[in-house]
Amino acid sequence: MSLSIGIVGLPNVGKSTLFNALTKAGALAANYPFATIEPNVGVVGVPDPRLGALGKLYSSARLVPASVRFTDIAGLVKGASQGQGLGNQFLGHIRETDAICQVVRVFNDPDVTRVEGSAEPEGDIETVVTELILADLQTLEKAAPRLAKETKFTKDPEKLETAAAAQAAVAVLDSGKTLFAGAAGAGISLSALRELHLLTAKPFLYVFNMDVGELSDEGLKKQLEDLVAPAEAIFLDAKTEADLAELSDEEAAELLAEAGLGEPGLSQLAKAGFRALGLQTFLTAGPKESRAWEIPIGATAPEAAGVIHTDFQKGFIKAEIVSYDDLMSAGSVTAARAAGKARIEGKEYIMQDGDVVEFRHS
Ligand SMILES: Nc1ncnc2c1ncn2[C@@H]1O[C@H](COP(=O)(O)OP(=O)(O)OP(=O)(O)O)[C@@H](O)[C@H]1O
Ligand SMILES: [Mg+2]
Repeated sequence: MSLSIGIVGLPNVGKSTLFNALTKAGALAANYPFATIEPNVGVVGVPDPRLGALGKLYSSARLVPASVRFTDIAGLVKGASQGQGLGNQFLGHIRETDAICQVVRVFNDPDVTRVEGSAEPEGDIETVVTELILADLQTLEKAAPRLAKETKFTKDPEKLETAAAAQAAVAVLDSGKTLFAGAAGAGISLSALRELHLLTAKPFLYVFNMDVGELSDEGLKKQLEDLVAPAEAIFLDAKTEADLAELSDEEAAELLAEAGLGEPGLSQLAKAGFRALGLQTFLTAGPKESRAWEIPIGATAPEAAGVIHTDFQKGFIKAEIVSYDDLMSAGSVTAARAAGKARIEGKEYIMQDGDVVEFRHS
């Protein structure tokens, strides 16, 4: 159940460059589960330095990171919902993703053609969002007769709520707002709309694809960040990311330092996706593998056990938990136990990011 993110944007803004960097990064790190399910879907490991350290401590044979699935689609243009450009026929590919990531061009290269009418990030963002809103309106229009039929003779509260939410959603979208931004204000519960797989109901992230030199322009970044807040903004140069993906870890670190960059943009993107969906990581470790697992923030210990195996949840007895930081400062589980840092937790325990866990189950 990896987190999935759909990539959207105008044509020629760097979506595929970013996507290729993502999938290559996954392919090159030998221990990362990498898969191309379809040519436009890539699964990449979420970089997590804690995993490598755990693997060393336990002499794990392999490392398995949490993963994020990215879907790349063809660019959207103004009027796509009316069939302009390639139309919005590819939006179907990202209907079932958990979040939407819009790539926005900031880089300047005059040799890369801009689509007509495109120049400023603000207008480009609006063009794409408008097409997504129109696509959702089409989906709702198509669903309306079915919802009306289903609710005519039913008292099923869920069906009735979905139908009512669908009607209210049309009003929000007609006002030019996404459901992500406007549903709460209109009293719509997004969970009632889940079965419709509406695009604008998903959490949004923005990737600003910049020239490498612009990445140190804090003023520009602040401006762009404000443009999309409260959605998260990630700043990267897709071309540099693609280069980084070709390099070994040491060489990549050198290139990052040379360019004055900290964390690779791809790591930031994976982390932002986790945050947008309210996910966090817990860890398991042993000689066979050290592994990062994703769970919703607020999940209990039995729920975390269920991510590994449903039987672990059903037969949950207790969990031995050491926080990653405590484990690392103690140097081993035995030492952590001796220092009183290993806790036995029961069914009520709320998992924390970075918990290193061993479950006991029947
Ligand atoms: N940060 C950058 N700086 C300079 N050039 C870039 C940058 N990112 C991407 N490009 C270039 O922009 C061009 C278009 O990139 P890409 O094919 O990834 O766009 P796209 O959004 O996938 O387009 P489409 O919608 O047509 O599929 C490529 O030539 C690519 O090398
Ligand atoms: Mg492309």
